Amino acid sequence: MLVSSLQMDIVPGDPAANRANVAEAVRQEADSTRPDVIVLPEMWTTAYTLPDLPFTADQPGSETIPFLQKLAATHHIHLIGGSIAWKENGDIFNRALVINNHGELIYQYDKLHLVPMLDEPAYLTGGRHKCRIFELDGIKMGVIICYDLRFPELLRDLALQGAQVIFVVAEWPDARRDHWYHLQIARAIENQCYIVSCNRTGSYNGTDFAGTSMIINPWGHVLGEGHRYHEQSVHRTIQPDQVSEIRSRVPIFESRRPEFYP
Ligand SMILES: O=C(O)CCC(=O)C(=O)O
Repeated sequence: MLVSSLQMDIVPGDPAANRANVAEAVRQEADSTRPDVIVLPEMWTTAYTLPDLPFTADQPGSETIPFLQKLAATHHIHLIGGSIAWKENGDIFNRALVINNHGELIYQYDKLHLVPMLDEPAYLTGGRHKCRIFELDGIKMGVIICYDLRFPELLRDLALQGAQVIFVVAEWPDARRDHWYHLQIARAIENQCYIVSCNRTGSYNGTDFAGTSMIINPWGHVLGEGHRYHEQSVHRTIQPDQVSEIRSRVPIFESRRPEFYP
C-alpha cells in the first residue's frame, strides 16, 4: 500500500481557501505519485483560530465532508482527511475523518485529549466515544490527533484491537519537535505497527509548526521524513505483513501481564 502524507501550511480561518489548496494538492499527488492513501493534517479547514470556530466550524449539511467524498471518489484514493472543527448541538469537536476510495465516510473520531497549553478545553469538547479501528483494503488501521500521541494507552488500545497502521494528524509546534519525533518512533516500536503522520508547516499567532511528517515501520525505522519548514509530500510503500513478522520475532503481546497494570 502506497501512502502519501501531505504536509502543508493552513490559511487561518478560511475553509474555502483551504479546500481549494487541498483539492489542488490532492490532484497533483494523485496524478504524480498515484498513492492508495492520502493523509491530511489536523484542523486543516481553519487552523487554531479557536475563538472563531463557532462561525467557521463545519456542521451537519456543511461543505467539507461532501468535498472530501468527491475528492476521494474522483481520484480513487482513500483519504485520511485530517481533522476539522465540527459543531453539533452547541459543542465543537476536533473530528478526524476517514473516507474510502468510493467516497464513503467510513469512520470518524473526535479528539479525546484536549490540549491545556492551547486552551483547547475552553473552546472544544473532548470526544465521547472510544477510538476504534477501521479497515482500508483489508488492513486494520487507527487514527489519532496530535496531543493524543502523548497517551501510550490510547495507541496500545488500538494495537490490541488489531491496528497494523496508526495515523497521526497534527498541528504540532516546533518548540516541542523533539517530543513529536521521538514519541512517534517509540509508539511504533512499542506497538510494533506502522506510524504515518501528517503535521502542518508554517506559523500562526506566533507559533511555528514542526512539519516533519513521518512514516515509521513496526521495527521503528524511519522510512520517510518531511522537511521541518516546507510543504511537501512524504510517501512510502508500507507492508502490513511486517507487523505480524515483527510481532512473532519479538512477541511482546504474548508476554504482557495486564493483571498487574491498568
Ligand atoms: O502535545 C504537544 O506538545 C502538542 C499538541 C498539539 O499541539 C495539539 O494537539 O494540537
